[in-house]
This record gives sequence, structure tokens and C-alpha cells, in this order.
Amino acid sequence: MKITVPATSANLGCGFDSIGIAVNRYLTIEVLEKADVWQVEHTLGEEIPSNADNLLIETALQVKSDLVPHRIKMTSDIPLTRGLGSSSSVIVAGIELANQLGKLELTQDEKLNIACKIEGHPDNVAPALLGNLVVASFIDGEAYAIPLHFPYCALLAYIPNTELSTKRSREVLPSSLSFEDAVKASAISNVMIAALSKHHLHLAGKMIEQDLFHEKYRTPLVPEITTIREIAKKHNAYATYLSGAGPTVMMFVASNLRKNLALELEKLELDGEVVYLEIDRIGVNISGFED
Ligand SMILES: Nc1ncnc2c1ncn2[C@@H]1O[C@H](COP(=O)(O)OP(=O)(O)O)[C@@H](O)[C@H]1O
Ligand SMILES: N[C@@H](CCOP(=O)(O)O)C(=O)O
Repeated sequence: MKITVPATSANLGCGFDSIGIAVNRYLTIEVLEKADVWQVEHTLGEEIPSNADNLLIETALQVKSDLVPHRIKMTSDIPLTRGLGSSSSVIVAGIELANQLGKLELTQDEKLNIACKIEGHPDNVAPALLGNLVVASFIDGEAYAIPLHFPYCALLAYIPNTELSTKRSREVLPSSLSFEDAVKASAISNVMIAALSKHHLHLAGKMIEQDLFHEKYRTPLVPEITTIREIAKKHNAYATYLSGAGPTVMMFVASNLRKNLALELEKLELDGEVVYLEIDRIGVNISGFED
């Protein structure tokens, strides 16, 4: 059996902790034979455990504690700690692993609620589970998610070589906003999602870049976003935003303009890669299950 989960790009600027898209980088786990203890074979680096301490297994055992251990092959082209939802992909894979091995027949809502409880916010786990664009909430332990069609446009990401953990990037956020700012921030996000749902990418992009929730606090951690945004604007990109907690910077741009924008960004010779991405429309996928 194989379980494949896409990467995700959360927030879309003003949709902090609520809105995210699935993108075409993937974590795949292949469930091999039963074993005495859990084994996770991977080449993701020494910091990632290869035993039951791996987040995949920790998650699966939180869902069902008496699962029979297996040997698992894990592969991933989602860069870790870069703002592309690597932890959420593993959490969603772990829930699905427990669901399949434990024959739990969990509903999408149940999977979403478990994933949100573990991750703490819904904006990565919801699109990892459902694909496409998802608007979600996780309040007082209860999660809701509405999948929407993300309009056709190209994605371009600048992925720095440096890591920035979500935990660290959340530490710079304020503990409260004024009532006035909260009203503005929510109105901006409401218009953004309405514009996306009507495929008005220009207006959606304008709103994405007016975020009041998090980007201004995080910009000192990813200062290159300012230059990238200026160049993206010159190339008529719809929007530039900090993907998740960063440090990846995501751009939405018309397909015919993406190549020139990428070439221009490469000229900056930043310490990172400029990569083409597309929307994943499917979310988690299970294949080859044998009883
Ligand atoms: N394939 C994986 N297996 C086990 N743990 C993982 C894997 N991918 C990510 N993680 C865990 O998630 C952490 C990164 O999560 P986080 O800081 O939220 O960044 P990201 O934006 O990549 O989700 C890693 O340091 C690691 O602990
Ligand atoms: N809303 C969260 C999203 C974190 O996404 P990640 O991909 O960086 O884990 C935040 O902005 O903290």
C-alpha cells in the first residue's frame, strides 16, 4: 500500500491560519511487511527518526495505539521547515496509515479534526487532505473545511536553503490585534476568498498583499521577500506572499509570464532555488491496499 500526500502553502497572505492550497510536491509512504518494531526507512537526514519516534508513527499511534508495527519506506520531495507544510503532510499520512491498517473507516471530517488537533491549525492539513484551495477553521477543538477550486494560474516559489521552523516564526507574532485592525484584517481576507472563488486573480492578489495578520512581523526573518515582491510586481504577478510561516516566498503569476519572472529572480543569486509549482487538485491518495 502507498499513501501519497501533497505539500501545502498556507495563509495566502491575509488568510492566516485558515486558508491554504495543495501543491505538487509529495510525501509518499510505502507500507511493507509486518515487523517486530516500527521501522521508517528514509533519506531525509539524521534529525528525522527512523523508529516509532517518527512523526508519522507517533501520529498513527495517537489514532490507534495497538497498530501492528510495519517496515515503511518514506520518500519526499517536500523540503523540511521551509513553509511548504512538511509536518502536515506527515500528520495526514500518519492518520491515513492508522485508518488503513486499523480498518477504521474514518470520515474526512474525522481525519480533519484529528489532523487539526495534532497540527494546531487547519490551513496546511486541510488542503493536504482535500487538495486544491481550502478555507478552514479550527476553533475550540472543532474543525470545518470548505474546498474550493483554485483558479488556473502558475505558481512560482523561491525556496531558501535555510530553515525556519513554524514554531520560531510564530514566536514573532503579536499576542493581540486592536479591534479596528481585526475588522480590517478580516474584511481583507473575506474579499480575497470571494475574489478567488470568482476567479478574479487581480483583486485576490491585491488583498493577499494587504495582509495585516502576520507578514509584517515575519518580514525581518525573510527580508528578501521585499525585493522578490518588487520584481514580481514589475512582471505583473498577481501576488507574492510568505508561504506558511516562511521562509519560502510564493508567487501567483499568469503562465505565460512565469518564465521571465523566474529568470529575473535567478539573477538575484539568492541562497535558494526558484521552482515552478502547480496546484494539486486531489489531496491525499491511497493506492495498492491489500487486505
Ligand atoms: N517526513 C517527515 N518525517 C518525520 N518528521 C517530519 C517529516 N517532515 C517534517 N517533519 C517534522 O516536521 C518539522 C517541520 O515542521 P515545521 O517547522 O512546521 O515546517 P514545515 O513548514 O516544513 O511544516 C521537521 O523539523 C520534523 O520534525
Ligand atoms: N498558519 C501557519 C502556517 C504554517 O505553515 P508551515 O508550512 O510553515 O508549517 C503559520 O503561518 O504559522
